[in-house]
Amino acid sequence: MSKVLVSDPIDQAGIDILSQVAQVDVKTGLPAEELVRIIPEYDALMIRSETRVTQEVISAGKQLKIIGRAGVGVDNVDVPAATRQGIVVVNSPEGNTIAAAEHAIALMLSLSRLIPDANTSVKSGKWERKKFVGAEVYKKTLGIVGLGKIGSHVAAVAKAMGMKLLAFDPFISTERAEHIGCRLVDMDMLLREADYITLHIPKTPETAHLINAEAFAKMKPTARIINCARGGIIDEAALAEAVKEGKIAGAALDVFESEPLGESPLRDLGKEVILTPHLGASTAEAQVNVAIDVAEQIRDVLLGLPARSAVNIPGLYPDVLEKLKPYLRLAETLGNLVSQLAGGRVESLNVHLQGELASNDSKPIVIAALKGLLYQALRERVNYVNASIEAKERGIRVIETRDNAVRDYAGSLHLEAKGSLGEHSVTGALLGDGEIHITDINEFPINVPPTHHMLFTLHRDMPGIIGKIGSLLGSFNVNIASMQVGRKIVRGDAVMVLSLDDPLPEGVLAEILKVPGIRDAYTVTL
Ligand SMILES: NC(=O)c1ccc[n+]([C@@H]2O[C@H](COP(=O)([O-])OP(=O)(O)OC[C@H]3O[C@@H](n4cnc5c(N)ncnc54)[C@H](O)[C@@H]3O)[C@@H](O)[C@H]2O)c1
Ligand SMILES: O=C(O)CC[C@@H](O)C(=O)O
Repeated sequence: MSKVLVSDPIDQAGIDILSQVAQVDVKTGLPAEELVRIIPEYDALMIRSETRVTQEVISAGKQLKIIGRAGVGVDNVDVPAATRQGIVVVNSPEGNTIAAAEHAIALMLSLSRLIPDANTSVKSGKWERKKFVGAEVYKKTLGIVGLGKIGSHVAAVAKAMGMKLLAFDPFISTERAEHIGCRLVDMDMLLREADYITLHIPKTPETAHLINAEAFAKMKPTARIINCARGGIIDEAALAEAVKEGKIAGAALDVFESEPLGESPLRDLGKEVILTPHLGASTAEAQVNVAIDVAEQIRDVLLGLPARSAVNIPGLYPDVLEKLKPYLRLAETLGNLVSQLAGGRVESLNVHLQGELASNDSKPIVIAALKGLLYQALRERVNYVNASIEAKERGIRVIETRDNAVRDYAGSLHLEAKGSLGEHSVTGALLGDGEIHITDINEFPINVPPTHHMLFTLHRDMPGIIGKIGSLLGSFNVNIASMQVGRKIVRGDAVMVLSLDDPLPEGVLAEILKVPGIRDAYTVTL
């Protein structure tokens, strides 16, 4: 039975799903070295934001097939290391969207009405009404940095509260922003015009310290900033200075450069600063959503099914995947076949998609072809996650071409491998019942289904040659299941494709190559 380690607190709904297919061990708060020590026994790891899945953890996780992050941000996972090791990383892109958006709104209103300090004051026995005079958000300008899932929901709620909306997001269109009710502006204008600024972007090299001393200098002295996205997008030292010097009116942070927050000048600031301990996703509803979403994906991957929200393989909606699945099998088979025909090192792979295949997202098809191509070299170590990286590291150049015209089949795939031992090509298609057929080998037309053991020859089309190969195989007790010849012109060059019941015994290929008229011969195992 598979084993899953849950190393952060996860809702029971997720544990129940995992328990259907695996032994689930919940061990939270593990020191880093303890995680490295125990991870080799696990097939899957499920985390939230506390566990740091470092390169060391991943290298030790020899059996790991999947890392599930019950939330959005995967910045606590070394995704490139997982990808190199062929481990799928999945998240829950939408499970906590509403929770995070509502936390940002809650912080904005709390900042405006000084609620946390007013609450503390009353609870300490005081009644200080003059001290806690706030500001309204109605008709104020909210600048939203990042108009993705959370930013868009914040926009909808803020609009309903009568706020004017500006947004900065270089990756969304003006039309989309307008549809959400936001005016798309540059960052400079957003900083200068907003009364409230809320951040909803990932932490990347571009967004690290995006809000720094220079940015605070551009903001209104009455401006307040909220960060419910990721620590490190705001330069915390510069923020503390800006608040102390009155350059801005306040800030509310849910996320920090280092978590848990240690010694920090932010702790010493007054009622104009609110700090929460990364609570954006902490609602009962969001925790059930993300736990179910990620546990289902771990369960599926452990059962050999694809994950719906993998961050390190092309995202495929289940209906698209269902449609593409037979073509993925075709691409993988042809990749494996062409690599065995090529024999040596492949330097480039041309992937030509024809007919209905050409109108699909080609990325998964190309990855499947590369997975097949690298199978001989890497065996089970190559999978959909690492096939592209492995190909890149081997210097294999991938060229994609496509032609929408429907020819003999609704869709077909042609792979051409150029390498150290020359060029080889194969074409394949799916029949109506989904059966794979090889329809072309090195431009010789054939029509055979792939089988486990195959023999391909290139020979001169002349009387007696087929009989000679048949007798030769018979003399070595190799049974031929089927045989087909493909040729372009009579008595020119031809290919022979034989399906064999058994693998060719050692030395037989050399005997075949001695038969007069045989130019080349290849054994293939699919
Ligand atoms: N505090 C929490 O507990 C909590 C909970 C959920 C999500 N989050 C964080 O919130 C953030 C947003 O999540 P989401 O689900 O809305 O993500 P999303 O991917 O839907 O949206 C992110 C948006 O940021 C934009 N963006 C990227 N780089 C940008 C840049 N340099 N400048 C401006 N815009 C940029 C993208 O175009 C996208 O529209 C993430 O960092 C996520 O990890 C935090
Ligand atoms: O796990 C959490 O509580 C935080 C999740 C949040 O930061 C996210 O990116 O989804």
